[in-house]
Amino acid sequence: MLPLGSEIIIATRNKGKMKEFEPMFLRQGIAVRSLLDYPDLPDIVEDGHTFAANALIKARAIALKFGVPVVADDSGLCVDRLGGAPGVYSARYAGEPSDDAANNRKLLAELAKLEDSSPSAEPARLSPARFVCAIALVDRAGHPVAEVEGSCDGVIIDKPRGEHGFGYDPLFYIPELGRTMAELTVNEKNELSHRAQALGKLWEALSK
Ligand SMILES: O=c1nc[nH]c2c1ncn2[C@H]1C[C@H](O)[C@@H](COP(=O)(O)OP(=O)(O)OP(=O)(O)O)O1
Ligand SMILES: [Mg+2]
Repeated sequence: MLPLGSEIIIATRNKGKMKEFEPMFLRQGIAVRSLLDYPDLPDIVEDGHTFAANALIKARAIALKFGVPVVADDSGLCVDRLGGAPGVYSARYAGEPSDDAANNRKLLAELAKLEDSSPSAEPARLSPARFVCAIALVDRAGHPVAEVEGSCDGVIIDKPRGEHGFGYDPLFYIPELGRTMAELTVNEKNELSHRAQALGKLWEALSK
């Protein structure tokens, strides 16, 4: 049994993340709530310089508010050819409020700009990229219990494909599967995603 108790909050307002987290926590016998259950809470300022720092900021803020253990996920897309961008700015790449479709358009526009400026570069649709997910678990006092990170490699294609998932999933193609993240069901995504990798490491850390 994991040392989490029955009351745990995931410090996210992202419905896509929750759709993935819920079954993975339920499989461990843990029912979770999220910030979607508390619509009146003010936004948390995510001003860390790393995914790990932002995950801890979100987890701590909510633990201090509710006095229960909290898990937070800070994640994003890192594209080699863009120097790791959008990285920790993934959610607000095209400005605020966060807009998945606008972020995807901006990603393609930035890659197209690169292609124009160096015609010898490989086509943008083959840009190697990585999804990264940092997860922080803090106790009811906001102290870190575990901090883990997972990643998943793919390439960016030039047209969105698929209807599942969220965020950059329609542009994130996994050559080994011949599909984008958005062409995977939630269960399939949960077998290999950065989020699933990070959560696997969390279970491992907690079982020691
Ligand atoms: O599996 C993923 N599939 C596609 N896109 C993804 C994924 N994982 C993160 N992403 C993108 C979406 C968002 O642009 C940013 C996360 O930003 P991030 O601040 O961690 O989440 P968020 O603001 O949407 O919700 P919250 O902070 O309430 O958890 O990276
Ligand atoms: Mg956020």
